Amino acid sequence: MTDAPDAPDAAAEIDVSIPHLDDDAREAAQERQQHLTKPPGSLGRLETMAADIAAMQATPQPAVDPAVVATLAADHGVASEGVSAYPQSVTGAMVEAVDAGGAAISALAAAGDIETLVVDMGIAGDVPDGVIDAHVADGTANMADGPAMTAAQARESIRNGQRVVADHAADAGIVGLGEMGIGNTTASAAITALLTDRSVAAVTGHGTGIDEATRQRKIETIEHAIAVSEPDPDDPLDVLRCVGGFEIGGLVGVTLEAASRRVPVVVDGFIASAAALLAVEIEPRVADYLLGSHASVEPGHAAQLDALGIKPCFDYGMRLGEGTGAALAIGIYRAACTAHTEMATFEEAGIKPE
Ligand SMILES: Cc1cc2ncn([C@H]3O[C@H](COP(=O)(O)O)[C@@H](O)[C@H]3O)c2cc1C
Ligand SMILES: O=C(O)c1cccnc1
Repeated sequence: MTDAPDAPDAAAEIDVSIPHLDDDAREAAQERQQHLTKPPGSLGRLETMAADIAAMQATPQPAVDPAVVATLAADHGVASEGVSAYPQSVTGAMVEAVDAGGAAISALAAAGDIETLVVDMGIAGDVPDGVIDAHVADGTANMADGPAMTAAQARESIRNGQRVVADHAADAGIVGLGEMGIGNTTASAAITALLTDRSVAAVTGHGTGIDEATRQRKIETIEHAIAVSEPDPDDPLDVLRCVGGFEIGGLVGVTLEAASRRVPVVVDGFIASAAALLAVEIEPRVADYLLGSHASVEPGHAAQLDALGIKPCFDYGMRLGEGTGAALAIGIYRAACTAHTEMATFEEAGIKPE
């Protein structure tokens, strides 16, 4: 296959095969739940979560451990348009903080007994030794001037993300999507507008905390970028090429590879959800392996979750990223699986329910 730099041929070019959900495992899990020492259905969504994960993992005994959150980082050329409250240099600095164990995701993952992977997908600058190298380039080009990356880089970012799972999370019970990249809510809003058919204004929020005038400039920047590169909304690789980011492409790859291995994927906030939208465009069956985490403050998140067909587990007013919502949600999914597998049945407890 040739690598035509400006005409990506979408889904067919990414090598992925997603297994069907295992309906027998789901039914076995649901049957077990009828016998556990509680009124049927009384654990509410925890019961559905356990049965869903059973179908994904093809076992009536679902389990999330070892649990992993992968935080993929990259720089964005569009940061030079002043669309974030922080300078581009914060991406690399925060990666050092994650590597040193001092970031929010480090603390929440430690609290939740979750392994973290920190991945360089395209940081402009020095990267600490402990960071996994999946570097595509030193940040994307400024999407306001033309495509953010080449078609070859779009594919490379996805493949590198697939490799992160194959090489570092092959035995994971669950994977959470995390990211770091100043300017990446701009890329994500552009992707979301294109893939959910919403206006740019409707899905563009305050990101790291920009004021309303800056948000207006962010909207204009995205509209201009879309007008300049004219991404084909029906071609996810073209959308990634024109307005995406290397960590977003990497998260597409993580999602595809995890789903292909029957590993449930916990989608985090606005950026992770933009990546999930692209992954589902590439291979719709991937949607079967997605699990919700929190409801982000970003206004476009609800439209993303709607398009993905997943529900948030909680709404704590979070708007950070890094995989922080996914880390908290993994605790809930773990609890759902543990209740499912560890609770006694009425028979075992010697209780006669009738
Ligand atoms: C210190 C700091 C830590 C972060 N951790 C995640 N983000 C989040 O904010 C950025 C996206 O917002 P925007 O598009 O407005 O730049 C991403 O790095 C995202 O992961 C952070 C941002 C900052 C400043
Ligand atoms: O929803 C998110 O994940 C988010 C929102 C703002 C900034 N960074 C991430």
